[in-house]
Amino acid sequence: MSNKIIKIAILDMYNGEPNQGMRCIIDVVSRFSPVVNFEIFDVRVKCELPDINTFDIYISTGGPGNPLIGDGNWDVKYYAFIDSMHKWNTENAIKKHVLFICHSFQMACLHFGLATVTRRNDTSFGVMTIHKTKEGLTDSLFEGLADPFYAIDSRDYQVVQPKLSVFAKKGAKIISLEKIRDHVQYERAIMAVRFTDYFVGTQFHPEADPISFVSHLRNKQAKEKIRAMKGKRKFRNMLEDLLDDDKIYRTNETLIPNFLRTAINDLMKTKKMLSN
Ligand SMILES: NC(=O)CC[C@H](N)C(=O)O
Repeated sequence: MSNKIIKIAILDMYNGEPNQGMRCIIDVVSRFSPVVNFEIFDVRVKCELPDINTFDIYISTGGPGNPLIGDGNWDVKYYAFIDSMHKWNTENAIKKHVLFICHSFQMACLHFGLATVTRRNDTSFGVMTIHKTKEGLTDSLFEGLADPFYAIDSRDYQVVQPKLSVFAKKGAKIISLEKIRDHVQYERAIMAVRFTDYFVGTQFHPEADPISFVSHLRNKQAKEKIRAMKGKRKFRNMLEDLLDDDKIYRTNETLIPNFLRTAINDLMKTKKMLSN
């Protein structure tokens, strides 16, 4: 029976720093129990990575710092692991499904040579509107989400300047973009990429729930920093957005569940086919 359970590896990229991401990811994944179980790997502190033979689905988390810089150890092993999963998928019928979130998304874009990662002019933090591209409109990851939809963003870096020829060569697709900011002339950053049928990533945090956001704001310093950054009115609007059923709750209930459902269905179908 136990080998029928689908195994999820959560690649913790938080570098030992306190965060809301892990609890939220565990919460969403646990909704799929007992069909799935999960194990956590501390990539940056302990240089841990899962055994590729043991796990079917991988969720690689957000994390602090500059995505262009590792310590020459964990980052090298992490990139080698991504390569091994990619190779696996070209050689095996039962695929490895991977979701890259935020810091991991930036690293994956860099690794596949799809775009440039630069430091933003200012921190992006809060409830943001995310716009689907034409390709995003039909991507299973966003099924059930409006256009635009809402997500929590928390970052200093951005994925920009897509190399469209590399996208075309690899069959990768930009599936969502930042909102248009009329008053500034900055390029719209890439907010999600479908790397392959089995690898997908988001710049924003699809795991975030309103509780995690409010918990973060209980830290007085964090709250003051954000209020100063946004101004009182925008800050209040953001708190109101958190209570709206169609915004952060909707994304939390939809996006990772879509990813997991697609992956689980694919795994069950292929495993059944092979056992017949
Ligand atoms: N939340 C995150 O994963 C942030 C990613 C990255 N460290 C940045 O600041 O852009």
